[in-house]
Amino acid sequence: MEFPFDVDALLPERITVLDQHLRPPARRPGTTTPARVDLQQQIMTIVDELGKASAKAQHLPAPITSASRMQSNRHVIYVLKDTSARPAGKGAIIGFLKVGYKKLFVLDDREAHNEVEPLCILDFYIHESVQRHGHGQELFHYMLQKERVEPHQLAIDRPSPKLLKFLNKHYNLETTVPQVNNFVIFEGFFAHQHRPPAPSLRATRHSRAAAADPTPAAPARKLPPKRAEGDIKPYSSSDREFLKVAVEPPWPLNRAPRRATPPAHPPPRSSSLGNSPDRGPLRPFVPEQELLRSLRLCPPHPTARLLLATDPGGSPAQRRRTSSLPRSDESRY
Ligand SMILES: CC(=O)SCCNC(=O)CCNC(=O)[C@H](O)C(C)(C)COP(=O)(O)OP(=O)(O)OC[C@H]1O[C@@H](n2cnc3c(N)ncnc32)[C@H](O)[C@@H]1OP(=O)(O)O
Repeated sequence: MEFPFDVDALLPERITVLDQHLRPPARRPGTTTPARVDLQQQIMTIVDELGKASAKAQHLPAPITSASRMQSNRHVIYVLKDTSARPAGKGAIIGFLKVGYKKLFVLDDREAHNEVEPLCILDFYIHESVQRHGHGQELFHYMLQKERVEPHQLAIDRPSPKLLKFLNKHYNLETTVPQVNNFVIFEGFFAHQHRPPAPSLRATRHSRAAAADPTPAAPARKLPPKRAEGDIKPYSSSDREFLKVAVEPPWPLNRAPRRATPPAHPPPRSSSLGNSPDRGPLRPFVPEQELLRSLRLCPPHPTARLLLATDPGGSPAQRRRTSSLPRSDESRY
């Protein structure tokens, strides 16, 4: 991906690590230094454009990576530059990998809930023209070293089929532990104690270039105490959840139309994957709070008033029925 400014001078190293501050890395000695604010604007442009390209590649309705989302989350983005483009001019960007720690409730192989905070793969993109050239692996490998995690310790936010193949090929990750949320974890996830965030995610003060960053040892982070089964909601917030809200028409238009016939290409489902890697069009969705708010704001229809007046017991009973729905079903509508 090319930009109208000098990417090569902006990102001196082949891989640049950016945190929520999106600070431009130190420039090579001898290069002219434009105003800091201009450099940051350039960094933001790169992140925005990479996010858009990734969304397009994944057929998402909106980018899940952008400068503004980076600034409001403690995520880290690894940006890979094309060093071969250097002599030609302004350089180019090959792709990026976005990771972040998230608190998740995950099921183990005995279907017990566990509260964990693994490093999650949130977004990953290599430019179409250079996919299957080993760049994805280069970036992924660099990230694993930097964050000091093993591949089986990761949770993946709705992996695409390409990413599943990638993980299988390069890291032998194949058998998943079924989940009821959007994250995919692999066999071996529970085999080792999770290690803490590496400094690239903990010390998020500075964007750092690849070469000049020896990674010091990190202290262990305690996992939260295991909760009683009843306290745990069997879902966890995916970074992609906001996409469902973004495409949401107002109630009651948000009800999914009933299909007379099954879809020609049903989303891939396998017993080992649960429903996580479904990357088809996102279903219309109203978060519970959103729905309650709109119901509160909405004056009752005259017929509803009449029904309420004549059937005082109906409403609470209905409420009870609704709230006893399993969470996963509730969130579909
Ligand atoms: C949580 C998430 O981020 S999910 C979203 C993941 N991103 C995408 O799906 C966007 C589109 N895809 C891409 O950007 C890239 O293909 C990536 C990031 C998945 C992988 O990067 P690449 O540079 O292509 O990977 P790399 O060259 O290191 O490894 C190649 C392997 O990845 C897998 N792979 C990559 N592209 C494809 C493809 N089109 N079809 C099938 N498998 C593929 C294969 O296992 C491939 O090995 P093979 O060529 O021997 O079959």
